[in-house]
Amino acid sequence: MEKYIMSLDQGTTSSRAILFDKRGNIAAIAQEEFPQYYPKPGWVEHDAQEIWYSQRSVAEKAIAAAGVGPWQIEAIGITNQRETSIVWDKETGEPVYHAIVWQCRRTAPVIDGLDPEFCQYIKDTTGLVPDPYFSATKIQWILNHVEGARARALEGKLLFGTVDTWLIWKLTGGKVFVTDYTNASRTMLFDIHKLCWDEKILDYFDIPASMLAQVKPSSCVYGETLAEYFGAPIKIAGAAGDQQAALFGQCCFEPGSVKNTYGTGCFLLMNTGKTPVKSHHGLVTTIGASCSDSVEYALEGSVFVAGACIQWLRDELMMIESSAISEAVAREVEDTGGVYIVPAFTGLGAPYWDSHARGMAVGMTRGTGRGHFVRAALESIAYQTYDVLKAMEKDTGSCLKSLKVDGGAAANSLLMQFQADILNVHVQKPACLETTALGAAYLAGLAVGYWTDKEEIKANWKLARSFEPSMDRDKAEKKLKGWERAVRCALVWSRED
Ligand SMILES: Nc1ncnc2c1ncn2[C@@H]1O[C@H](COP(=O)(O)OP(=O)(O)O)[C@@H](O)[C@H]1O
Ligand SMILES: O=P(O)(O)OC[C@H](O)CO
Repeated sequence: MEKYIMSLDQGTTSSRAILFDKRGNIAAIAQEEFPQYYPKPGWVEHDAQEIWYSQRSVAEKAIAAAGVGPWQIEAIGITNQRETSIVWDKETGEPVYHAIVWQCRRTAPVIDGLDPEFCQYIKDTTGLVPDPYFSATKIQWILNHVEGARARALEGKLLFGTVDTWLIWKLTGGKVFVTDYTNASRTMLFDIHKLCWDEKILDYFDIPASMLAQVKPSSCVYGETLAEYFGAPIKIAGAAGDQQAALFGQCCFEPGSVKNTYGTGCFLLMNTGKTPVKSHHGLVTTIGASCSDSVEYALEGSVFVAGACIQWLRDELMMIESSAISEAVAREVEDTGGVYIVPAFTGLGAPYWDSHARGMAVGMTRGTGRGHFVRAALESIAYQTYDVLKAMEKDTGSCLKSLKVDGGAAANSLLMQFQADILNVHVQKPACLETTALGAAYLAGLAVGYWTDKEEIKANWKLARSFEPSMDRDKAEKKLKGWERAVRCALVWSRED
């Protein structure tokens, strides 16, 4: 009887469950979008219970779609949107506030007020650039603004978790309170060198250590699901932040290997092995997923808005009916006609780190139409990737020849071709674009012996299509100059407010 690994991929806009077989093929998949809440400009929230219900529901649907029994699922691997912060009551299991999402900018004033010496301490200890993006100031905000929360936290009655911790806690009926190294490294509270929560940072943000989960490797058995959920207990044996899971799922096991994931945001990660590489060009140092007890590190360029810009065209501007149609609409025109969109809807992440920057569209003329606008939105994704990739090359002294890609927007061939042209590298798209979920499956499967080692996993990676650079370099450079000017506009706009 064939056995499977089930991945629970809890993303920013949807929850997914996927059953993988030994060859890394998808046996069944279920996906549900869930509501996004924008209570004020720049604020983004989720309902943690809606996250849980949607995740549980897709897991049940995927198992049913595969027509398998729970005993055929050897283990569950969890991967999640990172940094998003949930605080809940230990006794009742009720969240005390909505989950504050990684994109949320509400704590920008706290970050603006940090003194430079402490900022340096945060960088040295956590590897991160102080920013509202990370969990620390989100937890502090909840404790400061929810009535009674600080007192209850001090009495040890509240727990904090990123989404992995929340889901594992729910799946085990409140028995297991853990996170993994990759997720811990995104909180801005974790010492990535000593591998422990940092007391000085906790004190500064006034966060009681009793709220924090035990930190474990990404590949190990954390516990079992309650039997009532899937008909029998299933081991939970892998957990990793979605970007680190994608790096693992792309088999970027060797130092120097790089992937870029095009989802809501865009995240370029390079495996740097046992060495944490410090960035001097606006990237962050983070912990990578590994299947041993000792950690590996990665260098990351985090772009906040990528596919989300295409969703914005769909949902807010109603310019396109679906994200997928963006490719056909962009192909209606030869180029953007000089239009640039800088989708700084939630500020700009790497390498600019400006929480106050806001979206900008420039270069429009009376002849600008839908095709130009959609094309400019797609191109903005490739330009943002160019910015972080150049920063990575400067930090590591490397010159990238090829780039492995994945994520929802990697399905867009116009975007992938433009990416190859702008970067002047080979863009390699694997057969399985669900690399994030696959990475979590690999981590769980390795922990329970479903796969024996990384070599076995590597054999599963298959190239679907390679995009070769074909644009004249002068033309590409000219386009890049335009992008630089457009970004300058977005930055100046915020500074003059
Ligand atoms: N063909 C496409 N062209 C451009 N963008 C796309 C396409 N398909 C999906 N997207 C974008 O990709 C994102 C979804 O990708 P996904 O990897 O599921 O993201 P996440 O895990 O962040 O929820 C959405 O923002 C969507 O707009
Ligand atoms: O949900 P995604 O795939 O856009 O990923 C979000 C990132 O984890 C944020 O750091």
